Amino acid sequence: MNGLQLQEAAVASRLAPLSMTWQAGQMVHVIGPNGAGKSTLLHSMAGLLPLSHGRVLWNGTDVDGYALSELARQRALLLQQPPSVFALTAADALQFFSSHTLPEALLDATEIGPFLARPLNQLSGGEARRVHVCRVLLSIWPALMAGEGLVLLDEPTLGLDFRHQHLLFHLLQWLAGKGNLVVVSHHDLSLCEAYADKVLVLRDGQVLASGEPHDVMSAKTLSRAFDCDVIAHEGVCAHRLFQTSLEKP
Ligand SMILES: Nc1ncnc2c1ncn2[C@@H]1O[C@H](COP(=O)(O)OP(=O)(O)OP(=O)(O)O)[C@@H](O)[C@H]1O
Repeated sequence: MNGLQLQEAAVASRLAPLSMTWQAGQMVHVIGPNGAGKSTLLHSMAGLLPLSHGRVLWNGTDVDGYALSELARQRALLLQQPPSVFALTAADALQFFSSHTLPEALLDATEIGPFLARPLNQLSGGEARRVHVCRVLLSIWPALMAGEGLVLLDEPTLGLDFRHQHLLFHLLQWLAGKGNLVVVSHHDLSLCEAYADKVLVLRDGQVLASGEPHDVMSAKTLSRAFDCDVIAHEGVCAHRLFQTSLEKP
């Protein structure tokens, strides 16, 4: 099977045994309150955090059975706290981590062109975040264009304004349409409704709900997940993109 399979995958005291299958070619959104286990799950799927129990399989093979160089070719991981890259310019930071040429689609979606020549540590939080998102996607770009990539992004929208959230998620949707599997954690329910193929809701290291957005995104489930009174109502200030240069998936 092409995709990711979790078989009773657990991380002691942080993530209860979790079984799930996600086919390649879709975008999965992982949501849940602080401390729910979203980062733990993404790190485990990346092979960065050892499981205490169970298995994570990527295209039928245990993630920890892959050569690191092979994983590096196929798997992109954005950490919630990206590595410090001192005073490198944004352009040099991209080259520091990848030898691939920056493609138009990535440049258009992140709009980092205007500050490529500036030191990364002098950019705003959202600008720097866009460079880091670009960096991790660039690192596996050939695999993404071949539809062989596994994209794991932990809160890529941190600090991003509406426009850049939409540009990013539109790009991720396009990449999923090419056959890649995209798993992304965040805290914005409207992004789930607009872009998710599947939604996983975690709470206290356990799965609260999982499946299609229209099944999972109920006020009842979300109220339980976040201990808040979630109310679905019309007339909220929804936001979407005017246009994008990316072709439709
Ligand atoms: N390095 C660590 N060692 C031990 N426990 C940890 C470690 N990192 C996180 N935890 C704990 O594991 C649980 C899950 O944390 P995790 O970072 O996966 O949550 P999260 O859903 O990503 O939260 P957030 O929305 O705040 O980013 C939390 O209880 C957290 O305190």
